[in-house]
Amino acid sequence: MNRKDAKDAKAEDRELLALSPDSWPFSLALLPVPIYMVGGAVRDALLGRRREYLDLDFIVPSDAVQTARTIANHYQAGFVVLDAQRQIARVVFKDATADFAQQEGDSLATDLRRRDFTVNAIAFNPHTGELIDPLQGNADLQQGIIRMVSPANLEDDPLRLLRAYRQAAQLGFAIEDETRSTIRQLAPLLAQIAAERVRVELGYLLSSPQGTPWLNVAWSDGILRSILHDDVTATNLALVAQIDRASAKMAEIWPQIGVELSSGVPGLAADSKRTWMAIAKLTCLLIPAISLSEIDELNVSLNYTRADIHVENSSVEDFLKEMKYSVAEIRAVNTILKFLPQLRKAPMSVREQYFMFREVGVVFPALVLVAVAVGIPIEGIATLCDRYLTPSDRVAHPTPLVTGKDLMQALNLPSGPQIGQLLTAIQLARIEGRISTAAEALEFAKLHQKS
Ligand SMILES: Nc1ccn([C@@H]2O[C@H](COP(=O)(O)OP(=O)(O)OP(=O)(O)O)[C@@H](O)[C@H]2O)c(=O)n1
Repeated sequence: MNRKDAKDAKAEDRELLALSPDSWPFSLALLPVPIYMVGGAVRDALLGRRREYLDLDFIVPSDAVQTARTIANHYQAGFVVLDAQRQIARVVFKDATADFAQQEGDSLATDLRRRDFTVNAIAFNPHTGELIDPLQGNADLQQGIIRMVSPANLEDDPLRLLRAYRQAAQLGFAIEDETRSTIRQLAPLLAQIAAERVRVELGYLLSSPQGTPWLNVAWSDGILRSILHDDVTATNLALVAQIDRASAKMAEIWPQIGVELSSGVPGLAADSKRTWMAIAKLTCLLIPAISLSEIDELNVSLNYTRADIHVENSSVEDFLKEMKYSVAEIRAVNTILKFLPQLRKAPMSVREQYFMFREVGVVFPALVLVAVAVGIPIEGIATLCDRYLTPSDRVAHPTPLVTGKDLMQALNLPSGPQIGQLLTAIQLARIEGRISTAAEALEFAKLHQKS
């Protein structure tokens, strides 16, 4: 394939492109000899699996940073040194990245033997087209098996314990028996891993329905206990599974809510895994102190009407902060936990709905999703969903009849908290049908101010 054809290739063809140097956004002639492509791009290309993004990983025996710099300069592409000590640098193209790392140890084989799983330890020589596979990773790939390279490698970087479940979920693979029993034994080591790294892997498991069964396996293997301590129970896991069912149901009834649930939390757009759906699942994983004893058959009849959802927000918030979740994500989880009991207590007055929408804002789809997952019937939230989806609805999307400036002028008031209070009172009077024009609003404000 020549470069032009490659440029025209659709995203579906990306897996093939990874093993076709002609299609890379840089010339093979600029690469040193030897150089090897490794990791996920090789694995996925051999599987014929589509990657969301063309990200290539290379290893070279020496001068990795210099290699990256040369390519970046040549194409005027972005250049970042990711780790000066370990000699790792990234070249950033418009729709692809290429990482260049110094080979670990004194040979390619040594480097591959230091990796996590056999399926990730296959190298591709772009100059010769040869695959180097000393650990028979390709055989495991064809059988759909995640197999550790060695127990010592898992111990060296215990994040790999969690990566096994994430990759099994993503690839639709099984974890080989000996690997799984080693992971179970080493599970406590995960507690040593930096929270951000754990959060990323956990995020993958929370971001799609394929992750849910593996989250359960990780829980029963003691993996989640090392990350989330002892607080997560079988009920939490059952709730996460309920989210998958509830979101499919809701997307059918309200497609727009389905779209919003799959979209990223604002401010974190670059990370496609941090969706509202993932937030809803995270919340379900963390909902504490539900009256478990009252629930007989978790998977069959998850019905919380008899149980009080008693929410201890502070411990959840501490955990989220520890895991370095963003302010927006922490706020979202807190908001869901705050309003869940109110939704259960339905019907809500119009006034309560107004204050709820005002505080919940864009978190609304995740809130109602969790509500349905914990057993609140769809009919119980239908009015709220319809309001949310109707831009002209005054309760969910109030537009001001008058501005603060109007009030200050008409009532001769200074700026201050009183203006905000008057504006809220006007909105409430409007949604309750007591006023409907700007003149009535100002009249109402005058009377309200005196009372
Ligand atoms: N804790 C880790 C992280 C990464 N790797 C190795 O580094 C490669 C690249 O890692 P990364 O980009 O994080 O993941 P990928 O395997 O590429 O998978 P994906 O792109 O699907 O995340 C992996 O394939 C694996 O060989 C490892 O051995 N141990």
